[in-house]
Amino acid sequence: MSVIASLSGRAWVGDQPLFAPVDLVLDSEGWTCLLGPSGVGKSTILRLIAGLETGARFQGRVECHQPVALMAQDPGLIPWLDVTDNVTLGARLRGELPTSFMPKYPGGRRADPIKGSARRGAEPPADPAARADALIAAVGLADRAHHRPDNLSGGQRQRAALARTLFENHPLVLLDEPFSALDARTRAQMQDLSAHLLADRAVLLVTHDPAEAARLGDRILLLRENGLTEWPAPPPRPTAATRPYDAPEVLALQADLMRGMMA
Ligand SMILES: Nc1ncnc2c1ncn2[C@@H]1O[C@H](COP(=O)(O)OP(=O)(O)OP(=O)(O)O)[C@@H](O)[C@H]1O
Repeated sequence: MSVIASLSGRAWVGDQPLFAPVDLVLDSEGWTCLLGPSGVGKSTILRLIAGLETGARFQGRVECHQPVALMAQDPGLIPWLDVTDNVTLGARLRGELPTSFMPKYPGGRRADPIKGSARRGAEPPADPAARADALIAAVGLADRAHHRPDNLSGGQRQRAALARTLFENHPLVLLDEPFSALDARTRAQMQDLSAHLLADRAVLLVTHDPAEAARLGDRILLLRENGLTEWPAPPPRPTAATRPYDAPEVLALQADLMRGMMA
């Protein structure tokens, strides 16, 4: 397995240290969960890897040579576009789909179909429009496909943003609390769907939730003010699936992580 991205360095907000020196290396496959208390710099790390502005001063080195898909904490949906147009926004901007709301980009290229499928066992549709429809259905928004964001609940907006992120066919996917607005049942379903659809990608998932890390993490990292520590390797995860939420070893890992976060 090769390295897809790395970050090494420390950060300050104003004069205040944000995090002590961290060394983070991401492999080209698997889910890395970044757990930690609020305000410790998890989103900052994600934004640094994505090459975006942060409010922090960073001293160090970030390497990332692959296209990145980022789902930020704020779903960031375009308010005047419906769910389908939001999900396919990237494809429209690249000229892979016709658009009525902006000019076609002349240098656009066709997207590769995502590997995996919105429905287990089904072949992924190659056509971007059909692929978007399948993803919107998979996140449970088929009946909201033509609704604008202000007609959606917070959890529905988050699911639309998840579909938009899953629609992009990038090797590295950064997810910042992607399931935080969802009820427990929908959250588990979206975790399952994401594990399935992103099975062959590198994923860095920021979460506050030890149960989520225990279900999804191939590696689990704890970020605290004094730096980053790697949790002992969790039990193997089934291919393209989450660990069962009620398995004794998953519940034990969740409890261990909670103890680690409280320490
Ligand atoms: N744009 C900004 N300008 C100034 N300070 C910022 C900005 N964005 C974040 N910060 C500060 O940087 C610190 C780290 O923020 P960050 O969002 O990375 O933390 P986090 O661990 O992801 O928190 P949470 O779990 O609450 O989302 C916080 O103290 C925050 O107030």
